[in-house]
Amino acid sequence: MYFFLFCIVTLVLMWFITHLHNIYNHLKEFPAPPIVPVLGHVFDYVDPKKALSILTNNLVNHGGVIRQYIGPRKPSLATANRDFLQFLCRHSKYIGKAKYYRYLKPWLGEGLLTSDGHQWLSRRKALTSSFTQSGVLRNFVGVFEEKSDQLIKEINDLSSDKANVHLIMKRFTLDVFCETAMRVSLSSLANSADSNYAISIESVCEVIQNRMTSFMKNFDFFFQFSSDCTREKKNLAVIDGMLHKIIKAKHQERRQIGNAKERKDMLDLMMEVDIEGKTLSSSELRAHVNSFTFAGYDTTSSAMSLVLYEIAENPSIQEKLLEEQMQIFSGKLNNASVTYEILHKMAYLDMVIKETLRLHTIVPCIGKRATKDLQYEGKTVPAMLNINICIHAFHHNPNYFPEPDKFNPERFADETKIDPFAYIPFGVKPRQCLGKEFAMLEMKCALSKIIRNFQVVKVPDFQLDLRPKLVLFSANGIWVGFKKRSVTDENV
Ligand code: HEM
Repeated sequence: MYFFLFCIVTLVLMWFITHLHNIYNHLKEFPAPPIVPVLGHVFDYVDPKKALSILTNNLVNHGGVIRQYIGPRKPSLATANRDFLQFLCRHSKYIGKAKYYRYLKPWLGEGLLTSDGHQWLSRRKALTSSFTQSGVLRNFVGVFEEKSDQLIKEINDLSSDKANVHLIMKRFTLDVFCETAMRVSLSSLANSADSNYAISIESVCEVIQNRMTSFMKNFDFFFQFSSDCTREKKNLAVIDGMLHKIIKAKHQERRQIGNAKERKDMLDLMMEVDIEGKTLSSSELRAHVNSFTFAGYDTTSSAMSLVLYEIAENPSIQEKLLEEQMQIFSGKLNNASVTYEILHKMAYLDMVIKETLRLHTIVPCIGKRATKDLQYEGKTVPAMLNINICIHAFHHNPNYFPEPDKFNPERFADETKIDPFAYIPFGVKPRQCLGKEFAMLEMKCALSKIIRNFQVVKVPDFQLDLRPKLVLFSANGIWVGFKKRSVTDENV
């Protein structure tokens, strides 16, 4: 018995040592910035304000694919090289998610964002085809508009002439999401007080962020004894409880009226999905709704807030946006309603959003790993090694975007000049964001209304304090001022 155990432990150890040896050997084929013994590149990432620019410089100065050592953690590769990215996309069959996505699993289960292989592929195909059906997004525009009107009212009622718009936008995006995904009226905007659901989502996101940055909580063993683990469990119970009730009610509704509903929400569409002759189970539905919430809530709210910040900083760009709105709505600014077609006419707003997503890359890095050794330009990319695709560094690489720190929407005037392997705010194929079109329409609807109703102005002395987490955030909020446009604007 002991001999048998000894053999198993020895075999596991041998496998582990060979595996690490293989990784370290192959990694040497890639360049690396100067390495401090034992600590590796830890000092590059100590100051979160500088971490992204240091990583970007390292990548640009060393050819775009480098090895990284963060203390005793397993080493990884980082990239901001479009050829290498194209190579990874070509081999997508052998590319899975980086290991740290497991921090999301207690919440997102085997949803789209966290699953891999056949399970991911079959669900992605089914969900993509139901979300790209004509009319689905068109139907959501009504909700975007209704919630944008509430947003305008909230800004109108502000007691101060300036606001941390990120907080307002978070409530707006969550309201939009709950209404479009489940037809649940959270009304966190109107009530201003956050619901338990919203508070729980915020709290779970915080725990996930803490795990990303803490060495000890990185290990499941230590995490389970932490207060964060208790907090996560408590809040997941709230989220699950709410979704459970909604899904049960939906099942009942479908038993009564079948598929005959005119205005379908995301959950209706998910319930109609047919994967190899089966529908999604209740726990799968919860995993997908949670994945959509996580993927769409903080990202869209940060993006919209940063657009407002940039147009406050750049009044001439804001003027041009207003002109476009006046042209589209023939001078009738304040109360005109939008449609799916009208939102597609807002070409300059589209350019401003795209440039904001470049300059302030909302998802700064995504993580992949190869499931087998791959050959790239005579070097081996070892299996099971995390590969950090540093989207921020792609977007700030002067070889792809000259004067990368300048806010210049004109870069997007001719989309054919944009390299699809260098501009990747919504991730890379085949795992590109499923909510891209949804997010663009939602942002355009709200921003168009804000621009038509208010002049967005800079708050003196306010400077963004941007830090990379799963989603880019500003530690001191995102502050802008609002001045109501006079009624005469309608007659300009
Ligand atoms: C400005 C807003 C948004 C940005 C910048 C953004 C960005 C991204 C990025 C970079 C990824 C790839 C993640 C990875 O590979 O690890 C992704 C995936 C995803 N996003 Fe978004 N996203 C946004 C809004 C949304 C919205 C509104 C939704 C849902 C309604 C959504 C749903 C998803 C889903 C389901 C995935 C996983 C796709 C898959 O793995 O098959 N996103 N997003």
